[in-house]
Amino acid sequence: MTLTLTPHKLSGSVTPPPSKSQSHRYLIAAALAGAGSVIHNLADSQDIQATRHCMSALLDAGKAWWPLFEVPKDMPPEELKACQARQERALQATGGDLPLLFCGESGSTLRFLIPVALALRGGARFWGEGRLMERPQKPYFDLFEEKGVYYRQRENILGVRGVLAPGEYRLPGDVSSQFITGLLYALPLLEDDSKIMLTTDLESRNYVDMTLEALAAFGVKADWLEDRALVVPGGQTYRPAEVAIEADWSQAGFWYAANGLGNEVDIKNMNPRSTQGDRRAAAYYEKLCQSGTVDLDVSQCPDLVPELAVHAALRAGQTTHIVNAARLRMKESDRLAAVREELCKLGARVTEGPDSLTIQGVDALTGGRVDSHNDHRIAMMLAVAATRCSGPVTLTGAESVRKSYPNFWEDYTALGGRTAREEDV
Ligand SMILES: O=C(O)C1=C[C@@H](OP(=O)(O)O)[C@@H](O)[C@H](O)C1
Ligand SMILES: C=C(OP(=O)(O)O)C(=O)O
Repeated sequence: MTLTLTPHKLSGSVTPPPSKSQSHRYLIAAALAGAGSVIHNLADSQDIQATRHCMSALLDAGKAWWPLFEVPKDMPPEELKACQARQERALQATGGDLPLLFCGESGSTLRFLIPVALALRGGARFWGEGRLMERPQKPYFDLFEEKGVYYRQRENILGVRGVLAPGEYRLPGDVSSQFITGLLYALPLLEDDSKIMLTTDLESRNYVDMTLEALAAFGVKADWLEDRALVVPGGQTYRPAEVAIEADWSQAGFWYAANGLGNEVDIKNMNPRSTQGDRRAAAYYEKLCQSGTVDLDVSQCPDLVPELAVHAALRAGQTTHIVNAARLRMKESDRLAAVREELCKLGARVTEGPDSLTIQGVDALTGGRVDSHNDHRIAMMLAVAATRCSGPVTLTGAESVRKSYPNFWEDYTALGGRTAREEDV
């Protein structure tokens, strides 16, 4: 979908959608607990739908899902046939008898459920779209080599098969915290105790703490032993619980950024004491509202980068360094490159380092044609930028917001944002 955004000030109030990270976590725990849980305010984004689908396919083999091959409309028939044959071969080669789980583009779904599928069903095949299957899985693959778990990736399908045995799991903490979360869900189901040992410092630590909080809510124990070690007692059962999901701090960050650009958005229903690491959005916003050079360490809150960058882009005459951001290259897009490329198209001054961005604030942005890189957070960043551009912004790939904030465009227009589909212009 292509939208033309006509610059206009935003004002009014908004409640950001339910937290994506909490929704994944409570949904998985509730499914593992069997009937009887109540989850208030569950998100309904594409990523959460993927986790819902995967859990029901894992727990109820009768609900098998078969993929629809999405192909360009104008693909010649021979090419279409060859493409379908390749997918069929990949489906067989990755374990024809294993449950097939559709993860869409959700890294959380895939990485949380790989160990869960091993523990529950001795394995599964995971179907990914977009960039998902190019995102790193090495920490799992290294563990699987060591522990004799079989894995194979063909095309966009990853098959894993084997026994997840209790014991010591050693993995790096600086690739993605999602591997640790996945193990934390599965290891309590094994007959004996396990330990997770981190071989590097942990980035995105709050996400692991959110996992521990979710496990505790469903009666499952796991805890830090020391800075780089977690203990996970075996032989546990998930118990039904009633939980409520908070508003999402990562998404609230876009509205904070909008305010930094002179809009007047009243952001409602945020929990300032949340375990969501992205509650840093409020403190980082304060820092960016002061003058002088600002350094922002995003090792614990990678998802905030696009919104911090757009706010920084308009700190006229001031410099902002966004540092410790290497893992941003492994998200739905290479987010460091995408932020630089798209903001620069609108007249921002952004340079890229291997794990950082340096932004020299300007006093105005121009309009222009920009692209989301099929990345929800880049689309939302550009929508915020458009409120302060001197001319219209035409955004391709605007539908990518469905991954985490399906009502984003409704909220944006309710606040006074002006959008028109390109064909309507
Ligand atoms: O556990 C989670 O819910 C998430 C962890 C983070 O990933 P990394 O640990 O890979 O940084 C974050 O970027 C992602 O959007 C959600
Ligand atoms: C990277 C993200 O999510 P995931 O890793 O779950 O795909 C995100 O929401 O920005």
